[in-house]
Amino acid sequence: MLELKNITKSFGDTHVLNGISLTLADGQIMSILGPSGGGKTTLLNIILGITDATSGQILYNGEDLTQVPMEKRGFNIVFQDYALFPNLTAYENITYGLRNNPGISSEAEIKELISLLGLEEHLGKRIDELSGGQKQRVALARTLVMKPKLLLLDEPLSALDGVIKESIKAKIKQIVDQYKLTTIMVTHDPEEACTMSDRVLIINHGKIAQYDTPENIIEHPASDFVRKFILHQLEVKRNNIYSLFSEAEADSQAAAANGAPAHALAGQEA
Ligand SMILES: Nc1ncnc2c1ncn2[C@@H]1O[C@H](COP(=O)(O)OP(=O)(O)OP(=O)(O)O)[C@@H](O)[C@H]1O
Repeated sequence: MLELKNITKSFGDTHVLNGISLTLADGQIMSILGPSGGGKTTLLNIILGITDATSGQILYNGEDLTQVPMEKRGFNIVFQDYALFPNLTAYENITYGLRNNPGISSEAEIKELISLLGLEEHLGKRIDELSGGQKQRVALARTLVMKPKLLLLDEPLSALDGVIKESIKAKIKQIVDQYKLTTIMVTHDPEEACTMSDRVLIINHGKIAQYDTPENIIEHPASDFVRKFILHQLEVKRNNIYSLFSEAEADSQAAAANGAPAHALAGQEA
């Protein structure tokens, strides 16, 4: 279990985080959501260990990690820009961390992960020969072969769209389930946060606006801010989709009334 106790962070006179306390059970996914500049990345960096908290404690399974350096925490991050080595192949990137730590993952485990992420045919390619989604999967594989106790993801899906985004979302969920990985993800997208996570942490001006299950946040928003920030965005999305589908439905009803095959007007394949 990860436990944050009253974490605060100031950069000089700027108070970025204020009294962040929460627990996250093993194998769960938590998303951190909130307006720009609210402190999401700062909190992720404090958990990872690249930024020190001004005060407060970080515990993992009861052990106080607050003063433990990043490399000894056993946590690992996939950065937003993937931070892959451009002069190495996909495979060399994936296994890079194992050069100094052989044995963390066996050959069979590396193969399984590569297959789970559908990377077999890309292993020999250089990074600049890969698409955004393929780079993302390489970055994920490179982090996962190190078997982190805690997986941190900084906006893992922000550079992706459409089908690729949905497929990587599904892969992340599958891997988290399979490896029982405790995962923390920063995102700007309430839909992503609510559909992928067991818990959603909403931070506003450095304070917890709500920390709860997606269902509770949607059904019982803790404040007007949460209602406006989360529910409003989700409702706009839902209404857009409903109106798109009802327009398509109206088109096909009109087509049917005129005797034309519905799919001809709706632009669908038979
Ligand atoms: N190293 C730093 N020195 C000074 N101020 C910083 C530093 N890092 C972050 N900040 C400030 O802390 C605040 C929170 O930044 P942070 O990156 O954590 O926000 P965020 O919620 O992740 O924002 P975004 O959604 O835009 O990525 C911002 O006002 C930022 O300017």
